[in-house]
Amino acid sequence: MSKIEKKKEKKTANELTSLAEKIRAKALENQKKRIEAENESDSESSSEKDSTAENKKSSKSTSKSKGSATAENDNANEGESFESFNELNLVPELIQACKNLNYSKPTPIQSKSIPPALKGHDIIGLAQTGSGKTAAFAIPILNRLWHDQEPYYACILAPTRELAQQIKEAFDSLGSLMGVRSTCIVGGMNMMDQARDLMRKPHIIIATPGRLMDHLENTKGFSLRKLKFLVMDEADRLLDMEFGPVLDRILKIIPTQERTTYLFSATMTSKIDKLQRASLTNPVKCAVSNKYQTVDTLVQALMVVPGGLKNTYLIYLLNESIGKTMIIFTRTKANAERLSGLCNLLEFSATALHGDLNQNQRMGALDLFKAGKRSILVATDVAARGLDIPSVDIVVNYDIPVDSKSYIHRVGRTARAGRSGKSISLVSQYDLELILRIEEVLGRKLPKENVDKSIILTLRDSVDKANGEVVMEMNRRNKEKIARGKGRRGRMMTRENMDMGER
Ligand SMILES: Nc1ncnc2c1ncn2[C@@H]1O[C@H](COP(=O)(O)OP(=O)(O)OP(=O)(O)O)[C@@H](O)[C@H]1O
Repeated sequence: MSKIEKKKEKKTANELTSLAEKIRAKALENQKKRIEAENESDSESSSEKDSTAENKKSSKSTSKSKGSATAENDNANEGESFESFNELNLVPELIQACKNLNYSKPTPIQSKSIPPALKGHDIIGLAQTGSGKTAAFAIPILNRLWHDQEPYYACILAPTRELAQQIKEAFDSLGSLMGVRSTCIVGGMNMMDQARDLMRKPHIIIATPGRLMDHLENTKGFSLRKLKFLVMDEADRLLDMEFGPVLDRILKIIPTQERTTYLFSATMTSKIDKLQRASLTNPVKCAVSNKYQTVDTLVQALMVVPGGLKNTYLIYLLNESIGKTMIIFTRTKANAERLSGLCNLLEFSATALHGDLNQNQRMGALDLFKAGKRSILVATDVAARGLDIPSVDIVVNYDIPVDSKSYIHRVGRTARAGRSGKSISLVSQYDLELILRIEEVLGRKLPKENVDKSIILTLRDSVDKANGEVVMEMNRRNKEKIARGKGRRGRMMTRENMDMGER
């Protein structure tokens, strides 16, 4: 290398270092401002919380008498936790179903929340990803259902269609010896078929909010006036802005009196106004983790990626992880589609899951991955919450999530139910602020993964070339679609298929 070239390279390296320092300093400054702002709003909301909780206590005690535990009373059920499903007065069919599922003892959230739930309390359940929250709310509902078998007994709301389907499967297996009828009501599926299922008077309805509202408004003979249980799984997501309006409409037409409500999630909002939306009555808060906790069996790391090399780093990572099962998260549907194409072109078997696919394609992709016919699932946040696929070894954040909660849920797709797992986040210079924010909520720095740069450099050209081919192919297909006039219709169909706020 000539002296001039060397000098030039040194200058560029220096420029990059000082640029990185500037970016980091800016990120730290922004972070400081944000923490100050958050502290201010926290103290505001906690005083709001105190007064609102007080109001609520007095108004609810006149409308309903269900015990004296409140959301403030975090450990109301302390001392009541149990060690074995046999200790509870559960119906034998349910105990047997737990045995059949190899649930030898309750998980901590089950141990903490099932006793107060069996006593009839509303519950706010907070526990890490993969810790058995589904059974924590399903067991008390099924136990009660055994004693008064009525149609439209419980409704479970979930933010995504795939999660709703998975919850249905959990109810079906836990209720397998009890003759429980359940149905899944989600967007993207035939309304008439669903209306027919609803007319069969199922006990348990598992639904995404938008499609449930459609049926409440349009399906003759279907109402939730006698509903006994309402569950919001991934409650903080359901209570956020996107789902808020449709949820309010649903809540307006289902009973508050005599209804038990459970909110469960691995991350929870502490904003009282949001929780009030769910109109809980003196809920018992069962928390076995803090608001943003990941599990100990999860190893989390970062891979610092220089500009323009993200695809190459990803392929390097796939090369290093051959034989492992992986979910790669992207921020956009186009990125999910492109990366899935890139992986396949380079002979890593992948499939994509995102909201631009129709429901059959989405189910097909998930089935391929679950059955081990594809070792990589490239997904948007549609797959971030709730999905329970025990075989996932590694979660990769190709794009860093903008929301720290989303990070917690994404990495929670691995290391479930006591298993080990790993997450790797690809961090470019533009992601520094996001990653600082995530480290802040996790309460620790994430270690950097060692990489062999010489291998990465040898991969670069072929990865870039393959990526160019995939992009060209995607463009060609898009043009073809538009030429055939399917683009507009396709987009309209996708919109029709989507429920409000649903991913
Ligand atoms: N008592 C138990 N013993 C053993 N395994 C259990 C028990 N309860 C649940 N599981 C299993 O643990 C896994 C994770 O459970 P689940 O999907 O309910 O987690 P989760 O807490 O809802 O996670 P997420 O926050 O990601 O939605 C499931 O495969 C489930 O069958």
